[in-house]
Amino acid sequence: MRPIVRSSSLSRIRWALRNQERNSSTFYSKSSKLLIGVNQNQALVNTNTRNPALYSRLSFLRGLSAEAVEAADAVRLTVSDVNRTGPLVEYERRISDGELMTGDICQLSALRELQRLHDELMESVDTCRLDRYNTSDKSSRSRWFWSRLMPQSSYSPVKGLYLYGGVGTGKTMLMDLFFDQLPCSWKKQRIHFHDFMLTVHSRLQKHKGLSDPLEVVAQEIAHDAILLCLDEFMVTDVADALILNRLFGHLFSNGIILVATSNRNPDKLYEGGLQRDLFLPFIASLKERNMVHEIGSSVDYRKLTSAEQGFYFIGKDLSTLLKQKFQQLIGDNVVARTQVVEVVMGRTLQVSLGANGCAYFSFEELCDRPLGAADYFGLFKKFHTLALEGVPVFGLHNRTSAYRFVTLVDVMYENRARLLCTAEASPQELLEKIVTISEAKSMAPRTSSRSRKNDVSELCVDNELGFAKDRTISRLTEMNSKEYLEQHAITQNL
Ligand SMILES: Nc1ncnc2c1ncn2[C@@H]1O[C@H](COP(=O)(O)OP(=O)(O)OP(=O)(O)O)[C@@H](O)[C@H]1O
Repeated sequence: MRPIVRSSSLSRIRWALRNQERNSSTFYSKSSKLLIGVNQNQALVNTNTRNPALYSRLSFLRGLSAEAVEAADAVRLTVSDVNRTGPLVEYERRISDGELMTGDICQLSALRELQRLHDELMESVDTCRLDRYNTSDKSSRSRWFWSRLMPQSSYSPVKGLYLYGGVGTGKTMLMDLFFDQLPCSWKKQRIHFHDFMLTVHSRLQKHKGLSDPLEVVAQEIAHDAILLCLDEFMVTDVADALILNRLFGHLFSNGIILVATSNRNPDKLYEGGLQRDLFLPFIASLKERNMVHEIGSSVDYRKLTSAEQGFYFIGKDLSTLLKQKFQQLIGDNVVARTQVVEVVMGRTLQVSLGANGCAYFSFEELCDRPLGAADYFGLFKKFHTLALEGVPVFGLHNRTSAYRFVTLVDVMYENRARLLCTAEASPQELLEKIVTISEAKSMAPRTSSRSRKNDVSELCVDNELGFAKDRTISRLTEMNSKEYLEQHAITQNL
């Protein structure tokens, strides 16, 4: 292979490769540093440059480890390597632009799964009926062939991905990155699982009286989105548990491809829930239609962002302080008033103090009454900031409020809303007494009989809450971080 033009960037290699296609004899130079040569649609890249950014870039493009790239004298790149698009390349770009930290190996292996799915989807746009505007003969012909091949249903030939693992490990960030890299013209939707189920229930209501309303709802969903990205898949509600199998049966048979993130291994979904035996077939079909990948990392990236405890006030009787902060936020001369927020299915929620996108609630008003995710979603469609007074320590006596608080934090985080609150203790201490069954078992023998009696009587042993605990603590921490709060210009008022 002959030497080629001096080049110091990957875009130069891309340019050289493309032009070489047109005129194979054009490029060569004796002073090459990065590019050793281009020949027959391949570029040979010099890796003796001691350039870590280059190693990282090449490792992404070729799917090699950075060490393997560093150890080699040169790496061969093809036109398709340098033209590669998708989550891997975008992730690497964000790292080199300083938007992301260099992720751990587990993030990378999850990304490879997402890249694989990206590439498969790109190749199967027509068969999967992904492009909203593609009504060409070619696509209708391939649809016709496809329907001849599979006359009973139109299951997608591409399997989805169920990505699960610990809190703050970057699952949502990775899924969003994947989602954003796919064309806007595709039938794709990215939605929080809570929000998705609320839409399903409200559509079911609309089609009440039909022989199989779930089938119609599934068709409606598939009409809008073939690729369905669901963030934070979790099942805590018996009403959801009982319809999921039939709902997803219809969704999958309408060609829907699922990408989901979750804290739970699919086998542990709805663990200990009422009538779980009726839920088990759903787990089987989830595993059949999706690749399951565990992001086996324990790095909580939320904890790596710099924390600033500016809006989380610990102590009792801090109501005056919180009201002052709230007044500062809405503006000194503004009077907060009662407002009514519309929730789904004709329901409303009363906000006793609200102004300029900020709402004030006591903990009892918001988490000690029969409210749920729908009410919270309605609230944060209208308000970007919540001042919440008096969050208590949770235990057996207020388990239901704990469930609502966990949901509230999830919905706030999903809506990037801001929280000012007064609480009895730090996020960690608030949820300390909530444990999973296995945590409770491992605690018992270590405690002395006297202290065990005290501790155990206060412990709230609840698997769903126990698993949600880490997520809530991690999110409350991030919601108080400088980075999170800086998203809100209004924060500067405080
Ligand atoms: N490599 C990274 N560099 C910088 N920030 C990151 C990186 N990975 C994740 N983060 C940030 O860490 C925070 C937590 O990430 P994310 O919400 O994606 O985690 P998660 O696994 O979905 O958490 P949970 O299970 O609680 O929903 C986000 O603010 C995200 O932008």
